[in-house]
Amino acid sequence: MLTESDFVVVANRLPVDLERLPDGTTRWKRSPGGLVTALEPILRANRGAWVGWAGVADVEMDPFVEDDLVLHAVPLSADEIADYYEGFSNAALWPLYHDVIVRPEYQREWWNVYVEVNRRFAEAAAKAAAEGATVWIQDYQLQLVPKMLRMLRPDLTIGFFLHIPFPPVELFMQMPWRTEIVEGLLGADLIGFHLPGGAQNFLYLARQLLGHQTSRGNVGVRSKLGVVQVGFRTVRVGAFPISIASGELDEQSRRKSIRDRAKAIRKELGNPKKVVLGVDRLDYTKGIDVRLDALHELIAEKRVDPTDTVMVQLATPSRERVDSYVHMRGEIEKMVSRINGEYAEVGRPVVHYIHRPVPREELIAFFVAADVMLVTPLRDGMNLVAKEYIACRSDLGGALVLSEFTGAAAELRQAFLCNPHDLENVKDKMEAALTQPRDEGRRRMRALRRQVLTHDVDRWARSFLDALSHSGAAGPALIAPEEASEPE
Ligand SMILES: O=P(O)(O)OC[C@H]1O[C@H](O[C@H]2O[C@H](CO)[C@@H](O)[C@H](O)[C@H]2O)[C@H](O)[C@@H](O)[C@@H]1O
Ligand SMILES: Cc1cn([C@@H]2O[C@H](COP(=O)(O)OP(=O)(O)O)[C@@H](O)[C@H]2O)c(=O)[nH]c1=O
Repeated sequence: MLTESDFVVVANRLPVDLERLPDGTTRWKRSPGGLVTALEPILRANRGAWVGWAGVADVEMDPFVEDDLVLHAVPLSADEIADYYEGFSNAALWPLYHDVIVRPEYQREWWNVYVEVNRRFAEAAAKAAAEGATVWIQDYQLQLVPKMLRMLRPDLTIGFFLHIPFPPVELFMQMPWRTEIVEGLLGADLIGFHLPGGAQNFLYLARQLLGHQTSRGNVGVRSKLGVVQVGFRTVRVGAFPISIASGELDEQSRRKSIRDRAKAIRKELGNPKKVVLGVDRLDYTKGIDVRLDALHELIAEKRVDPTDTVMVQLATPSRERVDSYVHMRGEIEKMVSRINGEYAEVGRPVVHYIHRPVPREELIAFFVAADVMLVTPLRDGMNLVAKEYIACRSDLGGALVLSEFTGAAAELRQAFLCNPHDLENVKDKMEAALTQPRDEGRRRMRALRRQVLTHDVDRWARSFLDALSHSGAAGPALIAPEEASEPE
């Protein structure tokens, strides 16, 4: 019998997904996405418990230990996956919070199921947590859990972190259940965002939509927390940009086995002069279409030579039953075919496209092998891939083309920053990255590595959890709703 834990992470997904194999057996495999990449090392270090969904329908099991982590699986039926995960989380909240790149759908039935499933997660967390424990709730799928959990267990210290952007106020106001969502989040003692802008948008809503008193002044990065007064409770709001286990990745990428594999990858690609890489979940926010368009035009304009430049796009399948993802996959596969149809030779494609998850070690070898890394999202909460690429370049080689619309761009200023809505700008930055002088590249990469190696995932977790542990202390002066100014 597993005991209750003093530290509990609650996330939509467990760090592992249950896979049902054709012969009827099952096995656990790593879940997709950056949230798991970031949280797994912290939970291991803290010997905590993780509450989440096992990635497939109807998994009911007692808490169990997998690879040293205590896991509590929250069962979801097939209908709940359709309404709560694919529907409300990924066809309403995800597009709304990512600048409405596709139109969000606000279905009442999806909302009802979102509420029910959030309640189930809150109940599971209440069971997993020991008296006085710290519970850290993650992300947009679980925004109602903080309030629900507080009602069940007032003894707990509750943190919430949003891994995706918190939208501008005028977009958030579209949400039919906007009040319930802000109230849900305010159940936490500390609410974390990647960037100060998200925290400020939230403070404005707490003031204007719910009429709470809030603090005055700008929120800082890991500093100058904002405050919302909810009755007798003080809720803190801050910016804590997430990161990666950069030291570990740096060490792994220096291994001979990885270096050898990187060389072998280049050889398998025909030893081109330049290898250009994209690594993403297949998501319309990631701007995979943007980089393919840019490459296509650069080749057509003879600014890139398809006989000596090869692009590899690794694209993990994601949310494959959501319409907008089905549509986008078709579009991207057409673009890849078009480029290859026009410019490939037999046995020498210009774009290599892999639509399946790539294991970690292989991914690291790709990072080491790539001359130019393309990270071109239209909007992205952080983007850990950009940081992973940098951590793997102890040789100071390589160049990063990075969208200004990622959270990572706020920290990685020496990348080739681009505006993914401006194709000419993306093309110019890709060309500049492909042709940068060696010394300039080394200088940029050295500065980028300084940032990534000194701001790792431990620092992220420590800064959030330290702030959470001080959540009882007196905060800055408050501002009444009627005194509120426009959001920044
Ligand atoms: O669980 P899925 O639906 O398969 O999606 C995977 C994860 O995608 C999102 O990741 C975000 O978190 C990263 C770490 O903070 C961040 O770098 C990235 O910008 C975000 O998109 C999502 O937020 C997670 O909940 C999902 O598990
Ligand atoms: C394609 C691919 C990726 N990974 C790993 O997944 C995460 C992705 O995190 P990021 O913050 O960039 O974005 P989302 O969370 O997906 O929105 C990163 O750690 C990648 O290394 C992977 O392990 N295997 C893959 O095939």
